[in-house]
Amino acid sequence: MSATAAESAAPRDLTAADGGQRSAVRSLLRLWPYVRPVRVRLFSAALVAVVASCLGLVIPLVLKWIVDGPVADRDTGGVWLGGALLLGVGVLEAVLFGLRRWLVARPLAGVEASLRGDLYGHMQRLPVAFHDRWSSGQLLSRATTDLQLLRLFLAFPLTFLLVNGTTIVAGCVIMLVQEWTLGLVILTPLLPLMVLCSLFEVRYSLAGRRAQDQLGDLTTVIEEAVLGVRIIKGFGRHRSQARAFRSLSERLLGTELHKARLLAGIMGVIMALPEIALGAALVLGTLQVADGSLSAGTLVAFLSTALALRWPVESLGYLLAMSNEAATATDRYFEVLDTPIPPDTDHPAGVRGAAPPGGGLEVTGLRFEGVTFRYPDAAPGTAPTLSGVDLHIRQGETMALVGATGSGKTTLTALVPRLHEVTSGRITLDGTDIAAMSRAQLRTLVAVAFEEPTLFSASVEENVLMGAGGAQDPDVDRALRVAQADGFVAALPHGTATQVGEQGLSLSGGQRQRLALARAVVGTPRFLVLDDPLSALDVHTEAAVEAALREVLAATTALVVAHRPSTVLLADRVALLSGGRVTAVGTHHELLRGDAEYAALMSGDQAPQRGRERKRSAR
Ligand SMILES: Nc1ncnc2c1ncn2[C@@H]1O[C@H](COP(=O)(O)OP(=O)(O)OP(=O)(O)O)[C@@H](O)[C@H]1O
Repeated sequence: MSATAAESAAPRDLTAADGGQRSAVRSLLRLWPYVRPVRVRLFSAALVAVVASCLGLVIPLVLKWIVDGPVADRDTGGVWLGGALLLGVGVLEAVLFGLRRWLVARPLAGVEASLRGDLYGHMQRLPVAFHDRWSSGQLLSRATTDLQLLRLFLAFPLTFLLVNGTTIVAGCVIMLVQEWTLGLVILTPLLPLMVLCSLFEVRYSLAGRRAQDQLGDLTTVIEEAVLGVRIIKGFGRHRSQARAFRSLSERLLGTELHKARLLAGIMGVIMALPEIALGAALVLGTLQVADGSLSAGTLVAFLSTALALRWPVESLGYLLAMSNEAATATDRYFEVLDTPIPPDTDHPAGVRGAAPPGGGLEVTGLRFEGVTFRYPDAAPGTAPTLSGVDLHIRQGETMALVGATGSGKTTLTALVPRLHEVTSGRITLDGTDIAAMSRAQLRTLVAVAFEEPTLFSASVEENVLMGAGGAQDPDVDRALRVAQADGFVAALPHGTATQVGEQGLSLSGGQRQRLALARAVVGTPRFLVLDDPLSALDVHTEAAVEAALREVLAATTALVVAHRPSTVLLADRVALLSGGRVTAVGTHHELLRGDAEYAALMSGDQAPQRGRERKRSAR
């Protein structure tokens, strides 16, 4: 499993490699369209925070006034007044910081929600080929951890880089005005600090990218372990699984420790250099007070200002680190969002949409014409999975598709609802090229049921109705009857309202397949594509489902992948897929008599099949 996660990491490793060259600011600027709607609140909050922070710098000035004025003059009333003034400034500062929080909390949650909404919508529209390449953990970590990092960035580092930057500049001006020689001493570490911070930024952003990608891999392993818990337990693989998890988690730990070391290094420098400069200024200032060239109040005010700048300066390391992580999260987010969505239709209807006139071709029904398909991620030099498939399923006919394991049956059926696009050739429905139809239009015409029936965390009824498409008044009860699912559904605690799927009641494989079948037939589609829909049923249920299916199939044009003679017998004709092409078409009995490969497949003897070898070599 770790290997799976590592392999699927391919799309983003490329970006990780040049992570050092990208500009964090340019990455973060891409968030502007999302921040734009809340910009007024965000800027107001920043302004309030700047005022609050600069108010803190008034405190040393009040102190100077108290020391040089009321304290020197032994004026008790003046000291009380100064104290009250300090309290007032402190309270105002606290109120303003509270106001800042109130201003940003709600809008930023909205920004995170719209970022997540766009990511989810885009992932849903991306083709199956994209999801084949990307591990789910990588997508999950982008939709969760990365987006939280972005919200945190907008709430704190973005504001406080501005606030603390302004405070530091204002503080430095105040110190220079009070005593410029001491001010220059305090500013000495500025240049080395800037150089060190920019070096830190480059190294930290590389480490940050690595850590976020490794977290995605770890998420994939955890997800696979949860989904595959039965297999892990059944085969006693928990130790090897735990080892795979530990190795990935140690890799992440190593990267996090590296990040912590980098941060500790820069924090050490950021804290130590200003402290040394402050110590030097203190000694110099005390000497100046001793020889009378500086008032005690000015020195107190100067040092209080320097101390007030301590937090703004020290926080810079954390703020830079958080901003870097946010820039990496933004890059990872947009890697998904920048993946283009293929156009809904390849070409307008009419250009290639209608079947060529004449030529003696019957236009109705489902027709494959010279269909060749190669998986985008297939190894270079390997033969295409399908090459030059020609097949015509007449209107109202049921065609069984038979072939050895790995011969491309599932691939061929996936081309009809355009889960993958044909590499060349075309598929027509009643004479219209499916590439000229919008996906919405295509999906109202074609319904599918796959070998692995996926149910969603929803009620039985909602799961079945997902197949209704644009059908008027879809009849759930009829669909359940056809799929022979009405009996067990009625026995569920809440009938069709029972929650099933991952967060609902667990159903048996056969029950799931029957619900998937009900989903395929509920919209009474014109074309039905079933990928071995009866594989998990016991003999008795299969016979009952077949009887009901026969009725449905009579009213539609259907392509049914079949492994067993009982399923094949549902069909009017059978097509044999071998070596990526349709090598024989005929009735079950014709092929049984005339085609040795077909006869071997139906007798369960698959040894001579070429397809199996092709599948192995492809892997
Ligand atoms: N996403 C993919 N990327 C690359 N190759 C793939 C992909 N999916 C399937 N293949 C390869 O395409 C070939 C055909 O697979 P397919 O699943 O269509 O066969 P099948 O006839 O349905 O097999 P089975 O009877 O076992 O279900 C196999 O060699 C398989 O390894």
